Amino acid sequence: MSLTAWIAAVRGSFSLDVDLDVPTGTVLALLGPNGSGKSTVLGCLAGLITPASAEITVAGRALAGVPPHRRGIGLLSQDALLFPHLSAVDNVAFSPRSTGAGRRAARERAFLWLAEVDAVALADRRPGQLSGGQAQRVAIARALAAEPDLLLLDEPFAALDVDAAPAIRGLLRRVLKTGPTTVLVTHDPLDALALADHVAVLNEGRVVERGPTREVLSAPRTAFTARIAGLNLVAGTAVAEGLRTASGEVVSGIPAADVVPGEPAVAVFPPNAVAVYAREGEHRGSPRNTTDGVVAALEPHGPVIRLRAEGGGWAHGLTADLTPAAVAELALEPGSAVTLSVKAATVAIHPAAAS
Ligand SMILES: Nc1ncnc2c1ncn2[C@@H]1O[C@H](COP(=O)(O)OP(=O)(O)OP(=O)(O)O)[C@@H](O)[C@H]1O
Repeated sequence: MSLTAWIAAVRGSFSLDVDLDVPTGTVLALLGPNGSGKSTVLGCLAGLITPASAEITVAGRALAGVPPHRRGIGLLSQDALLFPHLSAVDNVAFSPRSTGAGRRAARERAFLWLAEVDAVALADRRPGQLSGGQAQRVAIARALAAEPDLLLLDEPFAALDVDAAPAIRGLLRRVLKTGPTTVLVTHDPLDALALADHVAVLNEGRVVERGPTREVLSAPRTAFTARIAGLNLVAGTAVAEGLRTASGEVVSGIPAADVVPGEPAVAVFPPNAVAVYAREGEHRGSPRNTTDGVVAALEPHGPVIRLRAEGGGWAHGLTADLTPAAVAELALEPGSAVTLSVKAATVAIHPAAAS
């Protein structure tokens, strides 16, 4: 049930050219910013968008010219899109019914899938009587009850509130372990980390980086992927203790096994590993990995405030996560002079992509 696809599509002035290879039973996350072409890829796979040219094979079957309902593809989007006039169990039973199962067998199968998503208690409710998270559970059961060869997930948590999303993410994680070959579209690297074996990063209709999820997100080889992954990335030349930036500062870290001194390298660390001090304030932490900068922006980022710095050295573009209390205590605002510090133990040094 593997997927191999090469898709070329044009939408207005936008052009897409991607190839994907998803081994049987694995999950590929398509990660990219708004407008990078993620939905276009899904639409072409599902048969809802006609590509300019494509070769798509699922489980050895070429899908060119096959109408959407004959593709053996299940689609789960942000909104559950349940039939409003049917109960939850009838919504789920609709899938086996439409592939020829009898009424009774279809209901039995529907109950099995509702049990799988912890939603048996909701069986008799209509979609209007379900919360967003409950509706999404039923929609997952409906998508899986069709026993698709390929499952497409289009930002499945985007419409859920922050309390409901983790439970649905956990549920999908569980069912996808033994589930069908899946392509997950998301702009959130956490979704990819939680669910996907592999990730392909899309930018402007092209795959700019791909590989095993953790490898790509923890060791992004391009600044673009680092930004998508929400990680800090400082480029330089590998030295024994880390790397040396173009302006001569040394960033200490833990080098990966394949780092070669003298070769291009990147230092990667998450925003929550960066400590921020008012410039004249007292320094704590490792004195080696500190750099002076200026606050460029402070933006809410979930429960924390993400600070973006600018400056001459490697402070430029760094992000740091702070609690609102810390921002208040340090009286930070755009333009504040700060010292940023990151412990060497939290900095991973990787070879840089050849470019
Ligand atoms: N019907 C259309 N006609 C013309 N251009 C379109 C059409 N639909 C999408 N596009 C363009 O195609 C490009 C890719 O869009 P697509 O929806 O695939 O991106 P995406 O990565 O899924 O974005 P998002 O994360 O915002 O959903 C965008 O530049 C968009 O403006």
